[in-house]
Amino acid sequence: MNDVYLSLGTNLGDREQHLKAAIDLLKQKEGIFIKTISPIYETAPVGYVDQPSFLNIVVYAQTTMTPFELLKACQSVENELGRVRTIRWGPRTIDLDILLYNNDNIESENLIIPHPRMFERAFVLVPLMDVAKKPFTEKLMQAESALKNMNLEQEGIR
Ligand SMILES: Nc1nc2nc(S)n(CCO)c2c(=O)[nH]1
Repeated sequence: MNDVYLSLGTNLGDREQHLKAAIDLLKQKEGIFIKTISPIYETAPVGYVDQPSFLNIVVYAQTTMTPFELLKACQSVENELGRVRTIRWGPRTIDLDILLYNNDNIESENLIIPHPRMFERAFVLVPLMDVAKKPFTEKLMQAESALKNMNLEQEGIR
C-alpha cells in the first residue's frame, strides 16, 4: 500500500457538492482507499486573483495504484465533474493535485511529486497539517528536502 496526499480545490458552482462528489468518485476507484479528509477551508484565490474564492481540502489516502495511474484517476474525476480547462489558472469546478506519494520523488513531463508549489500554498499546507499521518513537520521536512535535491540535480549541482 502507498501513502498519498491529495489537494482538492473548487471555486465554481455548488462548491461543497463538487468536493463531496469528487470524494465519492475517488472512493469508487478500485485501489484507492480514503483514510482521512481535512476540514473544508474557504480560501482567497492564489495566482490568478480575479476569480471567486475557493473551498480547499486535503485528503490522506492509501492506494495500490502507481503515481501515473493515480494521476489518471484524478484527471478522470476532474473530467467526470465537468472540469473545463479554459483559463489556465482560472475558475474550476474541481482541481485535484497529488501532493505526496510515499516519500518518492517523481519528476516527469506531466507529474512532479512532491507537488512543486505546495510549500508556497497555505491552502495546501494548513489542511495537510490536519491529515498528515506523521508529525507534519517531519513529513514537510522530508518532502522539502526531496524537492531541494531535485532542484539541485536539475541545476546540475549534484
Ligand atoms: N486558494 C486557492 N487558490 C488557487 N489558485 C489556483 S490556480 N488553485 C487551484 C489549485 O491549483 C487554487 C486553489 O485551489 N485554492
